[in-house]
Amino acid sequence: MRIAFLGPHGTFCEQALGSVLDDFPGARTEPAASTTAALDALRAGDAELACVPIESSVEGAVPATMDGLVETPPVVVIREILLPVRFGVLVRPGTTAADVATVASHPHGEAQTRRWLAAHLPHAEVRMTPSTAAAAAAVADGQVDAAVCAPVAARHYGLEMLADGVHDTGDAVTRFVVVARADSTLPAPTGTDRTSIAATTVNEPGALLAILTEFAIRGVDLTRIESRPSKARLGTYWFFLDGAGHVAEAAMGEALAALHRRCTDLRFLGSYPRATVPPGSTAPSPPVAPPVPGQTPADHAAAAEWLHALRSLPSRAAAGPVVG
Ligand SMILES: O=C(O)C(=O)Cc1ccccc1
Repeated sequence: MRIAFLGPHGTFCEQALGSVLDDFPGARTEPAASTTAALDALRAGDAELACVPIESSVEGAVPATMDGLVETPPVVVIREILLPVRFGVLVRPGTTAADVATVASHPHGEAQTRRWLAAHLPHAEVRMTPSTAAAAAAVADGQVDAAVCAPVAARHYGLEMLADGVHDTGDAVTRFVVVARADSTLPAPTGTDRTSIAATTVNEPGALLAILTEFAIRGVDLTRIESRPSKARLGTYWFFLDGAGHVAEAAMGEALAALHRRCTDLRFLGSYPRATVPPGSTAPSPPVAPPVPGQTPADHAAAAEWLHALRSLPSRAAAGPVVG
C-alpha cells in the first residue's frame, strides 16, 4: 500500500503519518509536492491513501485540503492525527541572523511565528512554500536564507538551528487526516468517533440553522464548522461540519439522512476514530460534550426497538369503500 503525504521529507505531515504507521503494516510512504498533489495522487490511483494537514489550533483550516475533499471522484477520511508542533528557524551552517534577507515557510508556519519573525528578523522578506520542509530544501539550495520548519528538517537538509521554539503561541496542535478513495472500507465504530460532511443548501433565511438543527435535536455534538466558497459563483458555499459519532450509529445516521432530504448537495467525508493529543504533550485534546440525556446510543436503540415492535403488530387490510 502506498501513502502519499505532504512532502518533501521532514514535514510535520511526515511526523504525523509516522506516528500511526504501525497501523498500516507494509505501507510505503511517498512524498508529494503539495497537499493538492497528495490528494491528486490518491484520486489518480498512484496511492491508496493520502495524509494531509487539515487544520491547526492557531491558524484554522488548510484551504487546499478543504477544497480537495469536495472534488471528484469522492474521497473519505479514515483517520485523524493530532500533532503538537514546535518551530525552529533553520539556516545553512555559519549563517547569522544578520545574514538572513529571505525566510520561507508554509503559510501555517508563517502564521504561527509572525510576531517572532517581526521581532527578530524584521528586515527579512517572507516567502511561502508548499510545506515547511520545502522551505528547508530551498535554504539548502541557496534560494532563501532561512526556513521556519520542524527542527527535524535540519538533518534532512544539512542545516543548523538559528533559533528554536519560535512559535508565537505555545501548545499549538495541527490536525492531519488520512484520506482514502470513497469506495474503500469504512472504519468500524469505536464508540468515540467523528463524522465529517460537506453540504450546500438553498440561499434562504434559516437554511443553515435547519442543517444545524438536524444535529441538535438528535444530541449530536458538532465539533467543527467551516465554510469555503463553492467556486461556482460569489456568495455560494460548502459548509463543512464535523460531529461526534459514527454514520453507523442511529443519531448520526438519522441526521445525515435528514440532511440528504434537505441539502442541495451532501458529501459524506468519513467516519473515523476521534484522536487525542499524544501522551507527554502539554497541549489539551479537543473538548468533547457530555451525552445529552435521552439521546445516547442506548436511548436510540431502545426507541428503534419500540418502533420495530409497533410495526410488527399484525395489520388488518384497510376497509374498502362503502358501496350502495
Ligand atoms: O509543512 C508542513 O510541514 C506541514 O506538515 C504542514 C504544516 C505547516 C505548518 C504547521 C503545521 C503543519
